Amino acid sequence: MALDPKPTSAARTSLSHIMTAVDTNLLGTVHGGVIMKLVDDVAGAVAQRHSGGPAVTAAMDGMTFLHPVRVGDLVHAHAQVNWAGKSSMEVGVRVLAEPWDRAGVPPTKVATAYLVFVAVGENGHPRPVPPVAPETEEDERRLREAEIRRQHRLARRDEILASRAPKP
Ligand SMILES: CCCCCCCCCCCCCCCC(=O)SCCNC(=O)CCNC(=O)[C@H](O)C(C)(C)COP(=O)(O)OP(=O)(O)OC[C@H]1O[C@@H](n2cnc3c(N)ncnc32)[C@H](O)[C@@H]1OP(=O)(O)O
Repeated sequence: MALDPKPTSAARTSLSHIMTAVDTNLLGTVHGGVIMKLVDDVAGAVAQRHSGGPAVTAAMDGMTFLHPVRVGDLVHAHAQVNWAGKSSMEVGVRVLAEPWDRAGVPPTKVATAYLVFVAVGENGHPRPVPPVAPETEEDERRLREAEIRRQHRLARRDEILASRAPKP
């Protein structure tokens, strides 16, 4: 039986973290892996909320770092389901940074990412997810663009598998 669509806003959520010295790389800026963990956590929460149960990260692509993040930055990761298929979901994440101790400074967009999560049952196998019901023009645009990324992911995988097939 088909699941009822869920509005984008039902699962949309955010996570925030103040960056400290333990988050830095050898250059003194915040390690990309720290941002990626925040992104995976918030996207995982969104995928679980949308699908109503456990969901695992299947792929993380389009992770773009736009500006360095520094100690003392209050970093916010905002995420929503852009697209949902049979058992997989694309979650889009925007990462913004602002000084932790000063109000009124406009946040800077420091990173963006797209992740594919697959909802799994108790046996670890994929289980069905509800379709996503976009609510705004922005949601509609994200849905269209996620479908394009999905086609490219599948085409890339098929092309790579075909290139491995034994030549006649
Ligand atoms: C101090 C404050 C702390 C705060 C703290 C907060 C925490 C707040 C919550 C945390 C939340 C964390 C969340 C972390 C989540 C993990 O860290 S999970 C750990 C890392 N991931 C894994 O271990 C997954 C390992 N992989 C697998 O188990 C299997 O490959 C999968 C993903 C279940 C897929 O199984 P499969 O049998 O290959 O599935 P298959 O039928 O081929 O495909 C199923 C669907 O997935 C799609 N798919 C599969 N692979 C791919 C791929 N590579 N690319 C695109 N699509 C794919 C297929 O197209 C298909 O789509 P649908 O047409 O069904 O929509």
